[in-house]
Amino acid sequence: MDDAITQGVKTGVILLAHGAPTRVADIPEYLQRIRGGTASSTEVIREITERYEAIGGSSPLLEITQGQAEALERFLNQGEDTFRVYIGMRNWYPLIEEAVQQAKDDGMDRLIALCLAPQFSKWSTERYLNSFNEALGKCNAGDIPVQFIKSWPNQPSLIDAFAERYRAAESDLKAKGHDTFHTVFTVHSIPSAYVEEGIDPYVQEYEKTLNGIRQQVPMEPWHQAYQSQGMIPCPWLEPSVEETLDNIAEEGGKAVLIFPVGFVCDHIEILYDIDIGFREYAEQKGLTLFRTESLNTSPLFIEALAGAVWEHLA
Ligand SMILES: C=CC1=C(C)c2cc3[nH]c(cc4nc(cc5[nH]c(cc1n2)c(C)c5CCC(=O)O)C(CCC(=O)O)=C4C)c(C)c3C=C
Ligand SMILES: [Fe+2]
Ligand SMILES: [Fe+2]
Repeated sequence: MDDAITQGVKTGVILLAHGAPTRVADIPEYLQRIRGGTASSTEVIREITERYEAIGGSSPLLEITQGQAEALERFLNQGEDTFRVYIGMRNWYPLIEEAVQQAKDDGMDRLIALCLAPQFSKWSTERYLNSFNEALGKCNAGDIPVQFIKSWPNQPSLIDAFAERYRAAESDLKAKGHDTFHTVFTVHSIPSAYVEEGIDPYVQEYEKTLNGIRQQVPMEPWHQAYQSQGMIPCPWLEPSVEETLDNIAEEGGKAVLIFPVGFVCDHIEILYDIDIGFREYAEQKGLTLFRTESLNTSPLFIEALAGAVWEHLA
């Protein structure tokens, strides 16, 4: 890192994450936070509780995000003490305002906030930005210079990190006798209205990630899908993963590699939606389903986070 950028300046990096409950008892309050204060129905609470129970009763999201923050702080500092990395969750603890307050108490000279979803969307990044701005106000931290990293879908080390995960999965499939397989890229689906109105660039952001990976690791055949359509009754971005699996089965495909590129760590949408839900669905269609390992604390991914921070400071 260029000394002129960091010298004597204490930089607080705040990783903004979704947040997930660590106990099923917290699910009603967690869902209420996601829905901006509106309580969910008993059926929705039961459905989500069953999914958490199926993955062992809690999400590993907090623990993994803490590991990412610790690794990033070590990587950025390289033995110095210039950067502190905090985590702030939008929907669960530690909340974004707790992270901002801690950074203020630690005397950070500037803050840089990075949303742990590489592709910008009004349904994710913009909500994190609003929560971050509210937190600055609540903590009277408005006089600290801040930068917000809105989008980093093709940060070079992020693409390297995903490509590394793909190559590992490809070797595994080939070792298991699957010389040909269908790769299905996924990101979280969102209600399609803002995309159709041209005010949410999420699809283009997704394509930046996907095209960056395909330039590094040629693959055929591949598919672009949207997973985990939510419970709001409205049109969601498609094709869904289920529809994509139907088409692959009809074409006579045998093995499928799900490649989730919108999430950077294991959590319910990976461990339940893919590993349990889509795997069962695929089996019913006569397909064998695999998935790439999540980035979690991959060293290349930590470099990507550091790269995004440096690019914005430089
Ligand atoms: C770009 C879009 C989204 C990302 C990335 C995302 C990540 C993410 N979501 C959860 C857990 C839940 N999300 C839920 C609802 C929900 N999520 C999105 C979009 C993204 N989520 C939308 C549009 C919605 C519906 C609208 C809303 O209710 O606000 C829910 C509630 C249950 C449900 O509707 O499915 C949960 C739980 C995690 C853990 C996560 C990334 C780590
Ligand atoms: Fe979500
Ligand atoms: Fe979801």
